[in-house]
Formats: sequence, structure tokens, C-alpha cells
Amino acid sequence: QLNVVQKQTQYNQQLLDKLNKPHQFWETQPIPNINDMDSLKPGPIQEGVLEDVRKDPYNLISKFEWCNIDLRNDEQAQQVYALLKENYVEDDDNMFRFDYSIDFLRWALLPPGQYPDWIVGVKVNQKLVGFITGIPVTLNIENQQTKIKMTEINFLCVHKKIRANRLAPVLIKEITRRVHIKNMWQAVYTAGIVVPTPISQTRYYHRSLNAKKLIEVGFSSLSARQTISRQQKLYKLPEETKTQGLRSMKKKDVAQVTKLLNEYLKKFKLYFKYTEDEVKHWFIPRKDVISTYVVEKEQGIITDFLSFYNLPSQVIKNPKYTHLKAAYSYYNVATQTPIVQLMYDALILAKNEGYDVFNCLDIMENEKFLKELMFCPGDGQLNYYLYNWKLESNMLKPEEIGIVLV
Ligand SMILES: CNCCCN(C)c1ncc(F)c(N2CC(C(=O)NCc3cnc4ccccn34)C2)n1
Repeated sequence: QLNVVQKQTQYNQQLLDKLNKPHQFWETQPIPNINDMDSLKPGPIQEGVLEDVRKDPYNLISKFEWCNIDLRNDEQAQQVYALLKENYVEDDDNMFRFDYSIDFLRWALLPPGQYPDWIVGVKVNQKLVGFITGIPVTLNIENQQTKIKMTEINFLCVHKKIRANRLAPVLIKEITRRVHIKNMWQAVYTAGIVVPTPISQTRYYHRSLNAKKLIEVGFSSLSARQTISRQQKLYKLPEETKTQGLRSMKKKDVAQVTKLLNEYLKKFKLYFKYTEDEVKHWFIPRKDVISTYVVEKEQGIITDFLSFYNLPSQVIKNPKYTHLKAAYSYYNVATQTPIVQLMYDALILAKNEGYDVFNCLDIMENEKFLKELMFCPGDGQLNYYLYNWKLESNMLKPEEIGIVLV
């Protein structure tokens, strides 16, 4: 009885701390707060000094220990899968939770140049209870001459049962240390929540592919005048794609796709530079992970390509369905084919691959097709963040963002 009271008191105190000092952790980080906006000059906020980087891992509360996860090892990959499946991002009404597959996690976290100590776990008695990851990227910021070698942070997750232990800040500090020790001083990350200080706030849009199921799982709702059959007719798609020469991407396309992508991304203020090796990793189709289709014209010239990734959500409580099959728009480059037509074909391909919904953000040139292809704005916002970098402009518009994080 006593320790229940003690736990409740401790929890109440933590709530009070949060109310009094929200973002206690974030204020200690080199990320501009609102009044830095016009005082900081563009570029790194703190100069990194390699000698000053702590050589040993941050301390953990007793019984917790650090471990590097080898995702190539089936057992360890299974542990990561199970932690995320039960404890990763949910929607605000706790109806859905992401269900990233093992094949997807190997795609997302084992790109060329990956560092083994950037897949970070925390274990208690051999059980994985905390996770955070980094992958190496080369970022172009606001068309600076210099490209910056930095990290893309993702998959921060703490087991539901041990939240409010302040483990998340320690996970962030530890992976920051492991990035600093490699003489890298910036990071890019996204989150559905707002913490200091987004560089861009983007919105999710959804295009219904299986109207009936979306209503049955509670993803979509019917207004007074709508009926399921009218929704099905409204969103119906042809079986066949329209674009001449559209086909699945193959290894032989890597060189052309790399040129197309790197050239196309120069339109934006924030984008990665891709090597051919990286294009091979990120775009060669993988079953149930990534789908990429190229448009091949005469003499084998590739003029456009489209891509989308597979991120199912577990439907937490539903008598009929366990999963929502969602395709997420990845990178789409339209240089000859009208982007509306290219994305219309993406919808047809996704429908034929069995997806229930096609999601995209209002970044890059996406707002050129959202209305015409009947995408609806979602309640999800995705905020983009840069660690240790002051932009020239305080915020970037969504259409200036050329990065998709999975
Ligand atoms: C780097 N990592 C960011 C990507 C993680 N991604 C995909 C994400 N981050 C925050 C969101 F707001 C979000 N949304 C997709 C939209 C959506 O479909 N909302 C209903 C829904 C269905 N399933 C889920 C699962 C979790 C949250 C909302 N869900 C909103 N997506």
C-alpha cells in the first residue's frame, strides 16, 4: 500500500515539474529558442570540439544497460520489432500504432556507411526497453556550397511501462555523444509533437484506396450526406496505369535515377545528396517495404520515377481488422510526365498492391496534386527539426522541404 502511495506521489511531483518547467531537457540543447531567432547567425550554433566529447557512455539507472543492436541478427531484430510494435507512435485517440516490419527496419537502418554503435538499445535483465537510431546522411541546407555530413535520428522509443523515468533524454544524449565522437555536429529528425523548435511544420494528407475498410477501422468517418457505396464510387480507380513506359525500377536504372534525383532535389532548401550506392539501397524495390517505378522512354531514357514505402498500422481494437495497410509517398520526380498523372498512377499501383490508404506530406511539390487526386488533410502534423544549426530563415515552408523520413 505504501509503495503505491509513494509511486503516486513521485508521479504527481513529475507532473508538477513538467508544468513548472516544460522542455527542461530541450532548453539545454543547441537548438534556437524563439528569442534566439534574430540574434543567432546562420550556421552551427556550437562549434564541436572533439577533445571535449565524453569518451564513455552516459550513466544509466541501476539494472539498465546500453547495448548495440545488430539488426542483421534475427533474434535482436525480433526484439526491436516487438518493442516498437507495442510501444511506438500511436495516433491521439490510441486507435492505431505503427507496425514497422523487420525487413523495413533493416532497409531504414542499414544503409551504406551505417555505424553499428548508432543502433542503440537499453536493456533491463536482457529485455529491450529503450531504443534510438541514427544513420549517416549528407545534408544540403539552404543551397549552401558545403554539404554537411550529419546524422538522421529516428525510432526513439521507451517501453510504456517505464515512461516518466527520464530515459528518453538519456537516449538522446547518448546517441548525440556517439555522433559527436565521429566528429559530426548536426542532426535532422522529425516528430508528430512540438518541442523547441521546429524548422518546418508539415501536414499529412490521405487518399482513400479502400473506402469501406477505412470507415470500418475508424480511420475515416462518414458525414450526414455520405454513404459507404457513394464513397467507394468517388474514390474508385482504374485497374491500369496511364503513363507509357512505366515499370518497376531495376538495378540498371540506378545511375539515371541518381542523376534525376540529385538534380530534382536542388529545387528545395533542405535535401540529401545521394550516391549511386545510396540510391541502390533506398530505391531498388523490396517486397512489402519499398516500391519504385520508373518511366522509360525511347533508347532507355528514364524521365521520371515514383516511389512509396509500406508502413502498416496495427488497429488496436477492431473486431474485423488487425491492420491498416498504408503506403507513404517517398520521392517522386516528374520531369516529362505531368506530376498529377504520375501520382495518379502511384495511387493505381498502390491500390493494386493491396493498400487501403496512400499518405503523403504537403512537402516538395505535393500540393500540386493533393486536391485534384482527392487527398484529404489528416489530423497528423509532422514537424522537422535540425540539431545545432541556425537557418538563415527562421522557418521553412513545407514546399521547401526535400526530405522524407520513414
Ligand atoms: C520519422 N518518423 C515520422 C514518420 C512516422 N509517421 C509516419 C507519422 N508520424 C506522425 C504522424 F502523425 C503520422 N501520421 C500519419 C497520419 C496518419 O495516418 N494518422 C492516423 C494513423 C494511422 N496509424 C497511425 C500510427 C501513428 C500515428 C497516427 N496514425 C498521421 N505519421
